[in-house]
Amino acid sequence: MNVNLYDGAFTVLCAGNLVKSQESEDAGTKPDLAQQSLLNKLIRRTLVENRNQVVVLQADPTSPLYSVKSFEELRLKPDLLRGVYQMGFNRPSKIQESALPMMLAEPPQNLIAQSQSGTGKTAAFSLAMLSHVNPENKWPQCLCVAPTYELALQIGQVIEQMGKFCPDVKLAYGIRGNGLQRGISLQEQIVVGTPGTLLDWTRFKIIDPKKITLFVLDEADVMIATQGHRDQSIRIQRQLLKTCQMLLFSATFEDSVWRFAEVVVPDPNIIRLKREEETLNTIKQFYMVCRNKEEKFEAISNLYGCLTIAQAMIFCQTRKIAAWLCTALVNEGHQVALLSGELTVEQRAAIINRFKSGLEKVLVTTNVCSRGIDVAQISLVVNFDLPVDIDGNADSETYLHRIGRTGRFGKRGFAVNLVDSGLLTIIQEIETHFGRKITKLDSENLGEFEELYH
Ligand SMILES: Nc1ncnc2c1ncn2[C@@H]1O[C@H](COP(=O)(O)OP(=O)(O)OP(=O)(O)O)[C@@H](O)[C@H]1O
Repeated sequence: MNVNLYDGAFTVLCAGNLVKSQESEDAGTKPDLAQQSLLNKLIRRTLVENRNQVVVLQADPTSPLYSVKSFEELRLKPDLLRGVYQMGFNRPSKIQESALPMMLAEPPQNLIAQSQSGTGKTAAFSLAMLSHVNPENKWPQCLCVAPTYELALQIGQVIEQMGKFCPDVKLAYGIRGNGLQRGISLQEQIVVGTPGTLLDWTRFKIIDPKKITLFVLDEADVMIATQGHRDQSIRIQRQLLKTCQMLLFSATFEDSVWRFAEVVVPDPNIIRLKREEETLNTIKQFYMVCRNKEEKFEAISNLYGCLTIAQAMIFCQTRKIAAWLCTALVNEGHQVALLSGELTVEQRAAIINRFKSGLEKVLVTTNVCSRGIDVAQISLVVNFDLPVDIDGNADSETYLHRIGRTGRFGKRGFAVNLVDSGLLTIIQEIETHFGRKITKLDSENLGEFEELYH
């Protein structure tokens, strides 16, 4: 596998790679989807478990439905199979079982696939592209569009790794700063890049769109959230031949994604793997009434022994409170990590990875920052502030996201809510919403909680 970044590309990449979130992390702020997605990729080393059934809707319901339980069944080129095994993949993931046979079918089939981040989509289409190319043909045959150049690079790395034993297959990055002269024709068979650059490259005939036989659009949900990307992607797609195979991937599937997908992928097969529901079934919930942040801090200090038995996450509503709490805990001699939106994506990934590997037991964070973080060993979540929406009502969905991280895979989990005395109605709202009791804790029965927790 050979990679061509062209002159100066890395300088540009590094300069733009660590872009700070300009967004405030206070209540009501929407997370930056591309950053979140990159963060997820940087902290993930294994597949995300999912016990839901894959749902397959075929374009032609009369054709037989194939699914594979092993990579051998796909009859891949031996060099490619070797690369797959070297990545430590023993068998296809749940979504790959159905998606791979469809992606590798003859005649080619179009596919729209949706499953949450970490279920093996990138690996699947990387394999499809590597399997698809004819290395003897020295021109681009597979075009893969991603929302940002950081995400394009992540995909490229998977292709490089998987194609390690395919020396004749070459990869080029179509990303900003990777400027090529008009009139130059690329020789690499696989091109991964962002919509703007790839559109320019097709227009300037650096890539001949009529010779593209496999088109992949990754992270459709992130793509349409970025101004201009939706239209650029469609303009690239329109230059391709009708016979070109089209694949589209997304982690979520709102109506807007679906409408976009239907434009980009004609006559599609559809594969969906529903996200595993977070539940409160195995989580014991408590609350403590506190008059101010100092009392909340005191409550955390009293509970500290419990926080560090396994691992704990403490959620604050704003960055400012998170930073204050972290400093106060450190001043008391505790070792805690702070995950804050002021950090670059890579710095955040480093903190999460340290936490995941157990180097820190307690992670203080805000909501925006921590979406999607999946740490199996968290057994206690503390809501330093209860999640509320802009109108000040209980935000039950966020509550579930936060505390649903504990008590996974049959383990027991605990949640402690620190409630401002004036906000007791929010606890009642949450109790009613989920139909689960939230037990009051005070200094008198803290011992009982500790016993239960141990
Ligand atoms: N068949 C497999 N066996 C074992 N590990 C796998 C398999 N397929 C993918 N993985 C690994 O699981 C992790 C998630 O895979 P991948 O990145 O392909 O998922 P994704 O759905 O594309 O998620 P994202 O959109 O966040 O990248 C990666 O570390 C990848 O190397």
